[in-house]
Amino acid sequence: MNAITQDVSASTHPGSRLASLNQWVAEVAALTRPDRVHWCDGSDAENAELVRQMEADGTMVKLNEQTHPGSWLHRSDPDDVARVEHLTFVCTSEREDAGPNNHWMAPAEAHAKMDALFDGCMQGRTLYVVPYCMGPIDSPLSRCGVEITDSPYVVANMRIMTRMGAPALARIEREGERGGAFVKGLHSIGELDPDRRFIMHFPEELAIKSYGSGYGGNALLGKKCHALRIASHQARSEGWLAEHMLILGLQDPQGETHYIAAAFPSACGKTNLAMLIPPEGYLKDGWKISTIGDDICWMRPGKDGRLYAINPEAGFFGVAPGTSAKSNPNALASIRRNTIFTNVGVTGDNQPWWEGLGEGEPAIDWRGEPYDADKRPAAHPNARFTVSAKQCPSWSPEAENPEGVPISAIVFGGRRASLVPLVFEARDWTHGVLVGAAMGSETTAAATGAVGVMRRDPMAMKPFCGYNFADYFNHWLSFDNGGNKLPKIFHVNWFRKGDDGKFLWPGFGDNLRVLEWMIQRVKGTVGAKETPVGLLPDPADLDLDGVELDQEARAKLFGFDREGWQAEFEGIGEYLDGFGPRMPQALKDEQQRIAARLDQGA
Ligand SMILES: Nc1nc2c(ncn2[C@@H]2O[C@H](COP(=O)(O)OP(=O)(O)OP(=O)(O)O)[C@@H](O)[C@H]2O)c(=O)[nH]1
Ligand SMILES: O=C([O-])CC(=O)C(=O)O
Ligand SMILES: [Mn+2]
Repeated sequence: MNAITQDVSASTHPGSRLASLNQWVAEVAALTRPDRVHWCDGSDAENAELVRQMEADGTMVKLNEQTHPGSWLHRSDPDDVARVEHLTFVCTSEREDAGPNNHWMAPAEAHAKMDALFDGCMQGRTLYVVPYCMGPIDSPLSRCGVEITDSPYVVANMRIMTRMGAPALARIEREGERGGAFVKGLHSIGELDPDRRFIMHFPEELAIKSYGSGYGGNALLGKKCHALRIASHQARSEGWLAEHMLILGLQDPQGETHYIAAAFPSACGKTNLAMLIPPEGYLKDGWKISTIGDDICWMRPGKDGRLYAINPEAGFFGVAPGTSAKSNPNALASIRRNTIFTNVGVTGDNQPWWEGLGEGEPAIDWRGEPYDADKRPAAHPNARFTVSAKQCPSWSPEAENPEGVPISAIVFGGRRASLVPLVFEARDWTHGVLVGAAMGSETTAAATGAVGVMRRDPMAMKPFCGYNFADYFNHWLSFDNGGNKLPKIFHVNWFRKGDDGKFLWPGFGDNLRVLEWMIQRVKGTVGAKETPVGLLPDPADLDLDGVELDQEARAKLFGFDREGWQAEFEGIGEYLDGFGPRMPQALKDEQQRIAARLDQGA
């Protein structure tokens, strides 16, 4: 005990004004027994020192300074490359409150299990105290947390992904002195043993305990753990929404900006849509996209009844493979400097490389071995870049607006090779909530497990909702209270395939054509075709100038396949029933109304 007390008092920072924070750090230090405690201030000097240490011990490898100044490669443990949904738990006192959509463990049992893992786990290591703010530091919509971690890689990433350090600590102290709470996140990489790995959430205590992984959403606790699982739970009781959505601003040729929030599952196109560069003709006409966020959106009704959204993050943790000068030039421009790359390959002259980059040749793969196309791809399919949002050419100053931006349209979308058309519109809010609740998507490499399996992923929140989906849908429905001026809701599918297995829609920049149609619908300047599943565009109302679509593509992208939808709605009905009596009747009624219309041929 003595040695620990000394170690804590020998920390490089006097600690905090906030007794509750000091006490928690002391308790964690007593349990984990680190050699040193370091309170992060987020300064450049601190970061430089961390990076120096990581370079010395091989945690980070310097990349080509000429082509990629200030950039680093981190190779994670080969068994630690994605979120682990099967090891992620929501620990509410009542099992039903976590719902069938989450793995559940009783809080006392989970704490005991985790504390046994954390016991002495930081011996020989430094314990970093990382205060952070999710959202603009002066925004009433923002929320703060402190992550304790023994991973300098996590510290360096949190510094990019959040407002981390002294200003966040000052806000935590200010709020704490008035009785406000912050989210307590405890993280250790442990032994990186997949059999000793758990990501536990205690939403009722605003606490997270994560052990045994150093990767992305498992370890950067501000991101999925806090900003989605804990925040969604908190948002329910406080009357707002924490969503897995990008936020973009779409400026039309008249100079008006419309804000759109879109929920697509992991690795299904949020970052790409958020940074879209308009196709040639649109550019000439003066269309412009600005980026507010690429992954997470917190929104709440403003005084005027519209939904106002902030991006709680300050950086991008983006999928590298497939990112090219052609598919996403803004992302590529963003990651030319000051970027941390995780699990990419490198070229002979030490530049980062991944499949789909479209230039250069890989020499070394993500595991650090000579590249061999027969053995494995150069980059892991879930290889990522971490970069400050400020480096993105399309970054919007509105991302710093403490009031947030007003949302005109909410878009849901999944990866669906068949059935689902390019775009359709929900008739009203309740139908829109059903469209979100019924979302399906083929799984991707962002989580461990099989890829390409169709699963229900309501609102792209399957892995991230911190409470029972039935209660979540009810919470969504509650926004339609007569007073709010709610956005229109749409559904898109960029991933429809033809009989040859190829994508039918060009996607990327051309997705703007679909966004334009949405804005016209919001303004009421264009009609749509009524079907049981929603309002479909007349293809003539989309600007398809320069897009080559053959007969099959047109039929599948804009068509309505009654029989296919009948089967789909049967599946949706079964899915909703799986939640039992908590499922809101209004949603079941909506599902049944549509199913009946499909059967009647109406
Ligand atoms: N065919 C097609 N592929 C796309 C499109 N947009 C994105 N992709 C591909 O989908 C993959 C993931 O895209 P991202 O934009 O990184 O996905 P994300 O939703 O931000 O992913 P997370 O960061 O995991 O939440 C990349 O390989 C992209 O190249 C599109 O419009 N069409
Ligand atoms: O959380 C992560 O590791 C990355 C991410 O954005 C996602 O999977 O949706
Ligand atoms: Mn994501």
